[in-house]
Amino acid sequence: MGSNDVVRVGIVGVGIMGADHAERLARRIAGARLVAVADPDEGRARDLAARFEGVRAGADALELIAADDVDAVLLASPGFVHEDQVLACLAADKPVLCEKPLTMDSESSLRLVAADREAEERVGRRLVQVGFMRRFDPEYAGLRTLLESGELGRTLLLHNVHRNASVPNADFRSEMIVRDSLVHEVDVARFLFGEEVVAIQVLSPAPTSHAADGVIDPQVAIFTMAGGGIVTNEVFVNSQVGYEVRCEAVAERGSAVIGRPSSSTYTTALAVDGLGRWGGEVPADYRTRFATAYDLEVQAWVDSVRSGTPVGPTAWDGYAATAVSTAGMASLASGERVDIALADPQTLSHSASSPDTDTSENAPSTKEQP
Ligand SMILES: NC(=O)C1=CN([C@@H]2O[C@H](COP(=O)(O)OP(=O)(O)OC[C@H]3O[C@@H](n4cnc5c(N)ncnc54)[C@H](O)[C@@H]3O)[C@@H](O)[C@H]2O)C=CC1
Ligand SMILES: O=C1[C@@H](O)[C@H](O)[C@@H](O)[C@H](O)[C@H]1O
Repeated sequence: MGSNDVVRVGIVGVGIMGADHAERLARRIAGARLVAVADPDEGRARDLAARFEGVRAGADALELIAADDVDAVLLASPGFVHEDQVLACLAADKPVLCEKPLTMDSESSLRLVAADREAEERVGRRLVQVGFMRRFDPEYAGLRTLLESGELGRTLLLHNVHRNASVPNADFRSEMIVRDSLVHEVDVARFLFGEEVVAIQVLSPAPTSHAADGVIDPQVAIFTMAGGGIVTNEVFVNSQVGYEVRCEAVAERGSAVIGRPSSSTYTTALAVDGLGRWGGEVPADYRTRFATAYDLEVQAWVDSVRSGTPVGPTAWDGYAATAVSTAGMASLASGERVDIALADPQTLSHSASSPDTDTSENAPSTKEQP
């Protein structure tokens, strides 16, 4: 693919995120053309394709991935099918932007790290980018630049809040809060500290009455970073209010917060009860809050496909995050702190050694990220 060629993209999975990515690829991303969508719910795929010109729809993901007129694949299917679909992309030597989580557990994610490495040896570039879009969010990117500048001194703590108004259905069990929601905070912690998470403890406060029966919501997770820093995380997926994602970094000479309503959104309003109210709007969900981040993420991916220089979160980042989620699910069950031992990136075998020796890819591959 030359740097002037238009990237022909296929989307696999056209639920909430697949449809959102289709809109951006078809209307806002330069240098790309959406050519095909696939979903076992073929009617849904057809309805989406009909919104654009020249996009075909099918039910078979593997057929789309193998198609000659598809240069690159955006996977927005559920996490439990990511492993097979990413492997199919790698077998076809096609770049793939895989939505988070990379896979459902650390073993399968590690297999993808190895497969991407083999692909790199074959085609000269890694092919997998993982959809941790917060790295592309201007606020998170700005916070990282501030922390890296050293202006505030060494980073000591992060405090994260992650709330969804509600989750789609009763299938969203307690484990999903760790694997699908908290996984973003895992990536944020690695991104902002530039270190691995070495231990996790997940606490189970009394659940809200709005959670499905037996679901532990909210949850509070505590990460220990390789250098001893601590990250506290509240994840609450039935808050009833809206999408709230905040992060405060505490460093030796100051602190910085992102995700607060800015003063430009300050408004007053007369409410139905006749009383004045103040405040900005709380976004309904991630598609609003992170719209710019998704645009920048997908544009960077398309640019990287054209230039041949990969960017963004790697398969290793996906694996490292999944390893923390896997430990987090064990902690959720036991209430105990669980240590995390990442594989040795040199041999790709599990090692008991601490992953904090950052002389290699073992360190979070965040330094060169946007
Ligand atoms: N980066 C972010 O902020 C977000 C990422 N996600 C991730 O995006 C992915 C999709 O999530 P949603 O769109 O919310 O799910 P969804 O449930 O709305 O849509 C999933 C779609 O995949 C289809 N599907 C099921 N099996 C499939 C298969 N074998 N091959 C292809 N398609 C298949 C379903 O029919 C459905 O249309 C997940 O990995 C999720 O974690 C979801 C929400 C936000
Ligand atoms: O990735 C996401 C969803 O899968 C997850 O379910 C939500 O809790 C997150 O806020 C969203 O960003």
